[in-house]
Amino acid sequence: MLNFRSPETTPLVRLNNAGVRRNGRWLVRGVEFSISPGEIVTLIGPNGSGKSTTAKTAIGVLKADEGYVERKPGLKVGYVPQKLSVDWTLPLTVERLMTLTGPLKGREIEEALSATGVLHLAKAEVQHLSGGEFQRALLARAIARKPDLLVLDEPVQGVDFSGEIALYELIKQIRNRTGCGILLISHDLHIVMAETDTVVCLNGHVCCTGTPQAVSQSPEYQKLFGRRAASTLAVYSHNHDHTHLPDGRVLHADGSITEHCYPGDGHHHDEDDNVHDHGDDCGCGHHSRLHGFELKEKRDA
Ligand SMILES: Nc1ncnc2c1ncn2[C@@H]1O[C@H](COP(=O)(O)OP(=O)(O)OP(=O)(O)O)[C@@H](O)[C@H]1O
Repeated sequence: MLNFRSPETTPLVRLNNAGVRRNGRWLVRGVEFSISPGEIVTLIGPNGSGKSTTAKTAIGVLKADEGYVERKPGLKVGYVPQKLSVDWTLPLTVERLMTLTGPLKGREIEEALSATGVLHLAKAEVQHLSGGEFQRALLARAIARKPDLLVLDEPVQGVDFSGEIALYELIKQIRNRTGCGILLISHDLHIVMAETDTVVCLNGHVCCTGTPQAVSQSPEYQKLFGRRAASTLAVYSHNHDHTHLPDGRVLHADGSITEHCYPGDGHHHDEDDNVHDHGDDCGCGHHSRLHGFELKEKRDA
């Protein structure tokens, strides 16, 4: 595995007291954090707290009206926005989606689709894809040009719980393989992927920042989310001896592929707290596990 985040690593992006103002209102203000190669930074915060605005400012889609943003010279960014402006009434294949915003060689398209497990859908119509397949196609598009920094705005939207785990696993693999930095916007206030190095909790400003564990225990986080913070800031953990392929089949540790996983398969075998039943999608009624950081009970006073 690559040696991520050595102390001398120069950040890919650093926001210094950055603020964005529109129509006389500060959308975000005083935002400070950086992303280094191989680092995963997750932005969390309530709706309208400025997560997308911050991500766009980080990559230069929006300009900071206050403070400044430093970027590594020649920084290549792969961006999966929260919303895509595509006319869904027009036919659009996955292959074509890949080249909408710029040319790619056939080999590059193939490599990217294969890396995200949707090569078999290259000729499929985008509007017929499932939520998980669509997110994988968008991810393929973002990694095709081999970015230094991958920015994923709610990459698990429209994806069921087992699909979320698979997508987070894929994001981790991309980071491990390429060493790119990742800025992730979490759709869920209380769940971040296990490999997150730094959580930045926004509420128009940086409410608190640090490791998932530090943020979950911070009084600011608990104050911001009140009663809901009394539950947990959970971290995805993934332990398994088989992999669910995008086409629904199951790849086992011995290399065999079956239609369903076996009842005794061990990818959800821990009997921890915070066990979430994610249904019977894979045919064996197994469980996925969220590894929770316990927060002290804190009711709204
Ligand atoms: N171009 C703009 N002009 C004016 N206001 C804007 C603009 N873009 C965003 N906003 C406002 O800025 C605030 C932050 O929006 P942003 O999309 O960054 O929040 P978010 O945390 O990503 O929200 P969500 O979780 O709902 O996606 C919101 O109140 C939004 O209405």
